[in-house]
Amino acid sequence: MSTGKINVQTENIFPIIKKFLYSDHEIFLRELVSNAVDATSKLKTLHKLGEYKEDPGNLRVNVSIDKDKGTLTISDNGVGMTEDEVQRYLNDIAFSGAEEFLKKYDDKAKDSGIIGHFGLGFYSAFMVAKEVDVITKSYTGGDAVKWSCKGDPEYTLEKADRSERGTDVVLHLDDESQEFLEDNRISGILEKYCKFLPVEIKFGTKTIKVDDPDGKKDDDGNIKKVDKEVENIINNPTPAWTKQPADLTDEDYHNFYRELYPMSFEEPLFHIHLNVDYPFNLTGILYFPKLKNNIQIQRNKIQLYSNQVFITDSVENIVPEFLTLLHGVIDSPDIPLNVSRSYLQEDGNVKKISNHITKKVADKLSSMFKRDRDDYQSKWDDIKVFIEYGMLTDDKFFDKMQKALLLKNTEGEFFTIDEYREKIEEKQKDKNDAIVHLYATDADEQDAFIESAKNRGYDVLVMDSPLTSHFVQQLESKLDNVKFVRVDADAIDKLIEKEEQQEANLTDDQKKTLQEVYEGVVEKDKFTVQFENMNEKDNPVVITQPEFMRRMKEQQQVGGGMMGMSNMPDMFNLMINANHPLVSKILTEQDQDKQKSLAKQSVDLAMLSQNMLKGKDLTAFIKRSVNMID
Ligand SMILES: Nc1ncnc2c1ncn2[C@@H]1O[C@H](COP(=O)(O)OP(=O)(O)OP(=O)(O)O)[C@@H](O)[C@H]1O
Repeated sequence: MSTGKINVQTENIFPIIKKFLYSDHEIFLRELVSNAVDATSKLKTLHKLGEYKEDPGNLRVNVSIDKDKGTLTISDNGVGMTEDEVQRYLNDIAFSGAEEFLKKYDDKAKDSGIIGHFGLGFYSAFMVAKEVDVITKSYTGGDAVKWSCKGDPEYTLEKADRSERGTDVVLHLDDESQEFLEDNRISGILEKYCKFLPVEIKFGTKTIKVDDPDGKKDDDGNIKKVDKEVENIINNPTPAWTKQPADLTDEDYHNFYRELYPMSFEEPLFHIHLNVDYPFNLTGILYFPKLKNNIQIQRNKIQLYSNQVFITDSVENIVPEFLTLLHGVIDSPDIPLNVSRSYLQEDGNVKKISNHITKKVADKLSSMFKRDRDDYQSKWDDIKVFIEYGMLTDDKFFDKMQKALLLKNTEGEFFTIDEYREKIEEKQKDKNDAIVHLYATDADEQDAFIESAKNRGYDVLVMDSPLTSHFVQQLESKLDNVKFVRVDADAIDKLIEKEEQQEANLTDDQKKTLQEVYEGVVEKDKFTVQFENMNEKDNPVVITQPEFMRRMKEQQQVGGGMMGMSNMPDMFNLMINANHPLVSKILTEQDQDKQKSLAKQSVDLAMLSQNMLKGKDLTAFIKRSVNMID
């Protein structure tokens, strides 16, 4: 037996390791299982290259618990290590790796910003073990050796009894880490980090139901099912994203979605298979969920893997924010894992990867649009929020998606931007040559306005996503001569301003009289009374909210827009239809009470059509209406 002292510069590195990443102790298992998987992968490669001539057998990793001894063991039948290699890898390289890592991050030890906390490697075992034994035998032959270390810089190295190639890493768990002797705890960690590792990981056994081997039948004549104890393989070594798209059916993709998110009931709409090996390595499958109008849904987060090892499910700094609405996996060994999150976005590879994914997503959507427009349209309501979000926040995505962006009108017809322009150009051009796109955010609530727009021969779009106010602003700034105006933003004649605007045909005195009457029945600081020459078939009074004011307020509510606008009181225009017979009647009514009551009634009707009449006002309105009928 030989003993030695690990080449330590920071004498007390072990206590630091123990404290390090306290909340994330469980990652030691990921590190050790990954090392074991690497060792088996190396053997597979050596065998392929002809450097290891024997049959490698069934390569796998075994995780086992011995409660009596208080140990957790990670075993593999991979390459193993010679005595020299143990010296080199465990005492020098692994140690210096751990040391370097800690030096770099000690001051931010608790900074969970370091993604996945990769790089601590083998020495993370000391976060949970008071002693670690490594019993290993190299594939090259020679004696097996046992290395032991009690969590201080001293170690022992001796010959060991092991005839099979491979390595056992035995952790003697310390008092605070007894939880790792529980099957459920270990299953949970393996499930989280090792679910898709490329080599079979065995953890104990499980009971399954199989046909009775003696062929015994039950009362119905069916072969009886009996319990059978089988090995419990916790992972799927060949998850869908590692396969070629040509080898996968739609059902395979659906099944993989289930595998990723067993608790999710929704089916994804479609998927994108990512597969790049130059200039960076990236594989993965992204799924489009049904978003409807909700951007705050419980997100099935995108999972990030590095060579099939789970790293994290918060990928905000790796992909543009709008892409985090998608589900699925990204696997790339080229994403640096031991840098702090704030540096990630600056990393050249991360930038390239993020651009690539954005491009792929846009390409997929565009090709769906081109290939089967009907199908694309049928999915539109479920994906539009995603597309709007992307087009709002990412210029490249905007440019790529512009041709595949759809606008839907109140008739349920879909148009591209160009098609729609062509449709409305003639009738909806204003005096400044801007093409005015009229839209409704709620077709039911704004029905009266939609109707009067239609009566003018105008077309109205339905734009009901939570991002609408931001999005129309973006379209106005990106497209030439395009204006968006909500149908209830102004009197119908003013929505699209034409040259031949007429003044209301009321004298100034008449206007003054009516203004006083109306100001007497509404809150003066909330409503501005205006007179319009509308059609006599239009309503006598119409309430509108200026486009600019409403948009700013809405933008504030979803974030962005002008500061302080959401605190502004709501301001409305009270448009009096100068041509309506009821208005003339009010003007000439001599009985003041009656005049007031008629004015109030006409305002309430306008409020009602805007869904603004609530509570006591609504009750009063109903009573007044009943009295009028009587
Ligand atoms: N189960 C094992 N079988 C064979 N060699 C191993 C095993 N575990 C560790 N080693 C050797 O010890 C070295 C150091 O391991 P360590 O986990 O500290 O670092 P790493 O795996 O190289 O990198 P990382 O920090 O990303 O984990 C490995 O590179 C490998 O050569």
